[in-house]
Amino acid sequence: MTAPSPSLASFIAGLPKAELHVHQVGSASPRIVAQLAERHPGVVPADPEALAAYFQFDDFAHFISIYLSVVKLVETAEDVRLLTYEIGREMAGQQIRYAELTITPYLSVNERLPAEAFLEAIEDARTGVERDFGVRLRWIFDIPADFGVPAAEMTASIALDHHVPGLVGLGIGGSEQGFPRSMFVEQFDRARAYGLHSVPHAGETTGPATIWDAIQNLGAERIEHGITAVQDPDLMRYLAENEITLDVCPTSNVALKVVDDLAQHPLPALVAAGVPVSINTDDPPMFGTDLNTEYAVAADLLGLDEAGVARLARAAVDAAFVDEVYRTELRGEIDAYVAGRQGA
Ligand SMILES: O=c1[nH]cnc2c1ncn2[C@@H]1O[C@H](CO)[C@@H](O)[C@H]1O
Repeated sequence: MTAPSPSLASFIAGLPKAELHVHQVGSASPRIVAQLAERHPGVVPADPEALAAYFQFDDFAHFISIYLSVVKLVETAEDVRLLTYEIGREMAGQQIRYAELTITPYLSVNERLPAEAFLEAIEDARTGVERDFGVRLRWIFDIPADFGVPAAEMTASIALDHHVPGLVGLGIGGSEQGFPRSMFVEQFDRARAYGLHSVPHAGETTGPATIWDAIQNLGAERIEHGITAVQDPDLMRYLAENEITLDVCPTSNVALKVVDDLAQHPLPALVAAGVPVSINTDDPPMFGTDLNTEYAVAADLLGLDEAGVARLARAAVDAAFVDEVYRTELRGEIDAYVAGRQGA
């Protein structure tokens, strides 16, 4: 990619942003990993250079195995609290005002860390992050598809049988091949009846059929990734007409080799077809990126100036699962920033 001009880079750095597609454990920065690795030595390299090498992925399956090894660093309620609180600190540094963090309770909750203690830890972090960093966090609980229906049942029960402040949606992560979205229709039916939004991963590692599956069987309101929609003009038209946003993560797609290189990324074709998109990081330290970098990548791919980049930030706010009062407030922050820069 061509590096953004210094003035566009500084515009992006200061722009108030919302992030819609970012995973909790995948957000553990080298600093957080080092802290957790001190508590749980021998699982993941603590040294930043060794960690960067550890985060070089052969393919999607390799990525999932590394992801699951990092999950092992998050064992106690205090680990969960620390990780989540520190993610908020790093988001604040990127001028992220609002984030929907994807959390996989199935991977963390067990006999030693019961659901109640896990939920208490994320709630403690959530309130702390808002108080100390001014970042509003909301949760999407995702079903790790590879673990099948038992994982879906446990995820649904943690989400629906407890009062979970900040929980806005149910998702699906992990593999798509061999795990049709419709496998989880019962859990999504229950979650939607409860009032949760439907926001599964689809069309990252498989084709448009999985995206249709997510829409038709799970009532998907946004799609995580969804980039293979580019292969299906009818689907792109459907996404555009029904305002179903794709929460796209360009660098992730290259790091996991689902796209050959950034120049081949389908983002421009999706945007040209009128598909609504938001720009996100997925698992920022694992892919050596952050949200400002992803905005610069998108600006380069789409040929955007400051006004275009501000439109990307507004698109994320438009697609966020927030009430209209708060949406207006977030839009107002973006507008005020843009106006202030013009006046400068
Ligand atoms: O890009 C991604 N695609 C799918 N799953 C992902 C991605 N990034 C992180 N996870 C996470 O991988 C775990 C595996 O089941 C889940 O926790 C999911 O949230």
